[in-house]
Amino acid sequence: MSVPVTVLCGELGAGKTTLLSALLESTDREIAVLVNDVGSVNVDADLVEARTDLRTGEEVVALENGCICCSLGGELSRSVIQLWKEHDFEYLVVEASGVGEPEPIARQFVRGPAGGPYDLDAVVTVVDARRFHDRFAAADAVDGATDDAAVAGDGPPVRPERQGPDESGSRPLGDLLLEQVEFCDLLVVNKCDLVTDAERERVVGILETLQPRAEIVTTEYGSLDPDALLESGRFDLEAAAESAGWKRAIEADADESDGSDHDAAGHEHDHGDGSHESDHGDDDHAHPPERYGIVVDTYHRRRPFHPERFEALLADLPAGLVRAKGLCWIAGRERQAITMSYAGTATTLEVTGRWIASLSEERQDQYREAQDDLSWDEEWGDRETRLALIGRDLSMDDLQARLDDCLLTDAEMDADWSTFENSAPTGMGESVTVSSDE
Ligand SMILES: Nc1nc2c(ncn2[C@@H]2O[C@H](COP(=O)(O)OP(=O)(O)OP(=O)(O)O)[C@@H](O)[C@H]2O)c(=O)[nH]1
Repeated sequence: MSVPVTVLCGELGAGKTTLLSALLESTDREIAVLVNDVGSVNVDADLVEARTDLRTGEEVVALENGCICCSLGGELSRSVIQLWKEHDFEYLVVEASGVGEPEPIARQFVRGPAGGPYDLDAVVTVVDARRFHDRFAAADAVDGATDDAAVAGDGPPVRPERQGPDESGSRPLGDLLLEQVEFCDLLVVNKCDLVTDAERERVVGILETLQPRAEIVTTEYGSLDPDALLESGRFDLEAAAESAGWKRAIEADADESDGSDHDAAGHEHDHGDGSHESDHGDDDHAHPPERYGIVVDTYHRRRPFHPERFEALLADLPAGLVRAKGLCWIAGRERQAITMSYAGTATTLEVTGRWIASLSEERQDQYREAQDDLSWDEEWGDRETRLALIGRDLSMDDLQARLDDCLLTDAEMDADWSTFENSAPTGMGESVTVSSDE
């Protein structure tokens, strides 16, 4: 019988080890732990060991050589398979490094060699309530406004600070943190002793929007009923991969517009009151919990951004924006489909594919036949910008208008786009980060 596994993620210092120690103390079950710490000193393994009867080298295994996701194919699978062969235990918990992406780890247990002896039960992300609030929910903290009188607070323009491309491939921490939130089954909001009730509720509200599928629990010092963490049977790879709030918003928008209702500039929405008005009628999770002033919107245009104006906007995004993600079309990058990802303080632009319209006619036909719902413009093909925007106490109208100001004007549409100053990435996988952090 395969051994159930829980993967524990969360940013550095969120409280993963504390949660794990509390779990080991509160259950009689034989749990093996795989700890991955950043750097060579496995403080976490020592700590877990000190709190339990398990000994490092036996049931507590420490991956010493860096990050789990960097050594996925090899060390992680080898370690867990060896563990399974040599020891008798009922359950495995993998504490992932604070800088790891959960999806590749989860895939190892579903599709990789570790999928044989193991059965992935849940991916749990621990969130530091205090830090999450300050980073994503405290747009109002700037001017000391009270909980309910939040102000979006457009700060002074900040010069773009580019951080990439980065040889190590590392991305802004906020981006990784939100990926951990967006790909999980259970969100543990820890350190609730460090936030007020109103702040905690706000954090939960934003998390619900970012990740509508996950269950959310709030804790102090990781104190949680072991049953909430073990054998919940929650994990579903496909559902987890599709569950992010931004993905749902984009899909709902694509279903709604279905390529038919935009003009040349693609203005297909009326955002009269700044909210996303939709008549989907189902339990479409793109809709935010209204009580926290959270708004979810989409931005869809079939006209490219001017690279310099777009970059200037990225360096000066409104404080109330929590998350933005999706594909964008930047003039001068006619082949590159560029994914924009904003998480709290910085935006990464990464080439994640090619526009089908930049391929040979023959290949275009093949792709179009295979994807009959692909929205296609006679002149520009599939090139378009389609972003999900998630914010709090934010005027989506203003943001949409500012994005529109970045689109090429009619005169610029006729200009030579290669003459524009352009720092957008060019090669597949290459990325550029623009910081709006002071
Ligand atoms: N105030 C407060 N502190 C906490 C809480 N949970 C954990 N801590 C403290 O936060 C610090 C970090 O906790 P860890 O459990 O080591 O965090 P971690 O996520 O394992 O950290 P990394 O291994 O660095 O990724 C420790 O000093 C804990 O004692 C909590 O609920 N409230």
